[in-house]
Amino acid sequence: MTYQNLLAVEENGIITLTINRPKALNALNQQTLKELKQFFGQDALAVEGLKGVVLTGAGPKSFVAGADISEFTGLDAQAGLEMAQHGQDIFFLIEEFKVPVVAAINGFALGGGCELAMACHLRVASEKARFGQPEVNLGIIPGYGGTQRLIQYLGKTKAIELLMTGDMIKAEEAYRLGLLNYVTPAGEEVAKAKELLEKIATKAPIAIQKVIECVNSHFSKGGFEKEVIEFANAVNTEDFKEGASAFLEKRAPNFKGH
Ligand SMILES: C/C=C/C(=O)SCCNC(=O)CCNC(=O)[C@H](O)C(C)(C)COP(=O)(O)OP(=O)(O)OC[C@H]1O[C@@H](n2cnc3c(N)ncnc32)[C@H](O)[C@@H]1OP(=O)(O)O
Repeated sequence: MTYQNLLAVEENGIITLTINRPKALNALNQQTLKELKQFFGQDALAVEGLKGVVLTGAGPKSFVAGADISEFTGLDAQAGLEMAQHGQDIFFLIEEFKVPVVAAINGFALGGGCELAMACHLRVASEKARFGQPEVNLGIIPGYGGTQRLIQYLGKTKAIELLMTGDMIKAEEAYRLGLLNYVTPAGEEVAKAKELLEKIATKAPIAIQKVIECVNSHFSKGGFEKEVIEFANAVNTEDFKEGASAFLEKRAPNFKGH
């Protein structure tokens, strides 16, 4: 398994998959999404005796800092629709993957990064990790399932606050709110994720697969479809152009409400 932006290392039936664009804080560009699709939709399924996947980010600072904002230039409503649908489809591949996927969150998990972590079955974070859905700072909303999965984990009260303020929260608070399974000292998150996978691997594989299917089937997909449409509508605003430009120009945005 050779990729441009992913590193896949298999050891004792567990693949550690590292998103490897540390200079851009591992932001999800189209190439990285394509490779995630290739991995979860094809390559990993061909690995015999696979116990599970640990998903992490390269470097000391970031898990994934969201979708790659440098690819937002010139995005229109149709492209926004396709972008959100494509990302959601890939994240469903992860959520519906037949063996457990554990996010080992080593730093920033923002926007699409928080959404990626939430699509995994379990989440272990370093005490240094930070979480948030800051899309409103860019004039858009989450498009990779964030408006739905944040409610699933946190409940409506805190989810809607984080979605509307774009605030970042620390790992300890994310744990307290129910977003995380474990918080570890920095640098120990991958080992803890592997320990969890080893424990689950002692159980019956078919039973684990059925647990994944049944837990997923508890939740409706209706809100995800609405999110794709409203992401595209938000992309179609002047405020989005202003928000994305402001980030790239390293200045505060001046939103006008149209
Ligand atoms: C459907 C999904 C939608 C989305 O996901 S929208 C995106 C949501 N995510 C965000 O809005 C987060 C954007 N990033 C940030 O706010 C900040 O970064 C951090 C708070 C994560 C870190 O700040 P600091 O420590 O000051 O680092 P730095 O200088 O801002 O970032 C280092 C380099 O990484 C690039 N970068 C960071 N995040 C992204 C991104 N999401 N897309 C593209 N590039 C990104 C920067 O631009 C910069 O690059 P250079 O060194 O060349 O100036």
